Amino acid sequence: MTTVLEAKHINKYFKKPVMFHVLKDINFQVKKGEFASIMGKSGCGKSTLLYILSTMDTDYEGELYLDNKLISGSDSEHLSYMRNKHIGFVFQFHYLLSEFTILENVMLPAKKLGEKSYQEIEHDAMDKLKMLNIEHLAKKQASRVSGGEKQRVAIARALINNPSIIMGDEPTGNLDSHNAENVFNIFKRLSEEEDLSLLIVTHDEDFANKTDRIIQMEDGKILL
Ligand SMILES: Nc1ncnc2c1ncn2[C@@H]1O[C@H](COP(=O)(O)OP(=O)(O)OP(=O)(O)O)[C@@H](O)[C@H]1O
Repeated sequence: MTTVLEAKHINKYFKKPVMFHVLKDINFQVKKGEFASIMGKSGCGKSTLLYILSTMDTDYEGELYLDNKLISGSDSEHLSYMRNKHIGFVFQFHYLLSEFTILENVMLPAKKLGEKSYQEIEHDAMDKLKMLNIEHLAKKQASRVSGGEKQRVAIARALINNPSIIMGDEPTGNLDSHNAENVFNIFKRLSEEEDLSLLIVTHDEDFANKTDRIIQMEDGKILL
């Protein structure tokens, strides 16, 4: 099975206010099409780890591979390109631009990548909205759709560049149980039908129990 993401001997220290060894020799892989969740008590290092895996934090020791390419140690321009092209993000808060339409919001990461024409990007964005059954929202202003719909738009935006992996930091944290289940079902479908990998930090045990694998963290370590 192809490996999409691999962390090797990741160690992270916060140096202030006092030296703190926050991540302790983290090793794991995410395979193509795998739907994995990360769980652990508050403060165990989940968000710190996700920041590193998503290439937003570069101040750590160890090696990180994305699609079998070593990306730790790359310059910020290359990391920004790799992040935009290969990783989709879904956060607890949707971070949509409220003055823009839903369609414009979904198009943004592809415009930033700059590899396709406006028409192609618009077409791709409509495809993603259709995939998530929200194409009727395309022309609506982002401020005028519901919380559950906003999170589905955020997923469409995360998919626009056809990433290898979706990373989520509590993507259902702000949703009621119905909308949380909706998001879970979308992720499950993406993993099963599109062979997309997903790595989702969650406090929701019901959500995690339904994923292919739970990566349990404790005190900066992964429990085996
Ligand atoms: N910039 C920082 N400087 C120093 N310590 C930090 C910094 N950011 C986080 N920490 C500490 O590192 C530890 C891990 O934090 P992290 O946010 O990764 O935990 P978490 O598992 O995601 O928690 P939660 O479930 O509450 O979001 C915590 O003890 C936190 O206080």
